[in-house]
Amino acid sequence: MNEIEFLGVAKRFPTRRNPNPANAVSNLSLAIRSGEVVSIIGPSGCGKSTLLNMGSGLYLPSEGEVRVGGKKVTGPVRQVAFMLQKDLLMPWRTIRQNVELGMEIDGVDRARRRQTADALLAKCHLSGFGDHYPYQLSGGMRQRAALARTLAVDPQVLLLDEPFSALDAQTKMVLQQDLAKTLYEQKKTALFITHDLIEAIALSDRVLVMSERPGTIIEEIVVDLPLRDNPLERRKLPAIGPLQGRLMELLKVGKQEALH
Ligand SMILES: Nc1ncnc2c1ncn2[C@@H]1O[C@H](COP(=O)(O)OP(=O)(O)OP(=O)(O)O)[C@@H](O)[C@H]1O
Repeated sequence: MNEIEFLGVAKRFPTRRNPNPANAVSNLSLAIRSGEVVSIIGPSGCGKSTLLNMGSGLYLPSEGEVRVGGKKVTGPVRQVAFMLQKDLLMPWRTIRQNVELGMEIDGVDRARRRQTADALLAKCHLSGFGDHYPYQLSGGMRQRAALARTLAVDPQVLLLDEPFSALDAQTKMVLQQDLAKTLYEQKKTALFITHDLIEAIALSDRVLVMSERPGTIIEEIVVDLPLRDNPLERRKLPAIGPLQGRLMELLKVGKQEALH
């Protein structure tokens, strides 16, 4: 079953001064099956975040439609959760209270909220930090807490917009490992934006390449490699090199046209 679908989607941002602007995203179709992890890479400004915003229902497409679980998206979708580069933790709430936020909004009772939050904090290697405030944690730990908060509402689809790009290389690899294991074990569907080509290959079943604005998908690379639940080991496979080379070619890395 397709968990999330974009059908002939276009997006533009009209203003009063410019009611007919050019498309930011154009003629984009994409279907992600249940349990699949798909990465999107593309030049800056090609519309990747716009695409995720349409997936969550925060933006509605100007043309075409988005479906989640087979249903047309007409506004924010409960089964879809977002995780961004900024952790967006509320500084006045403890880590546990941050993780509980979505469940609180959903009316989950206090005892169950606490149980779920503590189990997720343990899973994200944050046991013992539930009563700390965000400022008391490192950047990597805050991103772990943000991941726990994203998972707490048990979403069907995770939309991840460069969630690790602000972290140092080693912290990033450890967090990728935790995320990959969780996605695999819980059979979550995920759409992942990154500028890091190896990250895309290490974490995904497919990597989609977008063109420059107006963004559309120009290539699909199937990552036909084992170990999707273990990116630390997948990174070591010799087949990673040629896949990265292919993505570099498609993105024209090092070519004059790619320099803005
Ligand atoms: N709310 C908005 N109003 C007007 N224009 C917007 C809005 N959101 C995005 N855009 C425009 O749409 C285009 C695509 O932006 P978007 O942020 O989706 O690109 P991106 O591929 O995620 O970029 P980056 O890789 O730099 O994060 C840009 O030209 C941007 O200015």
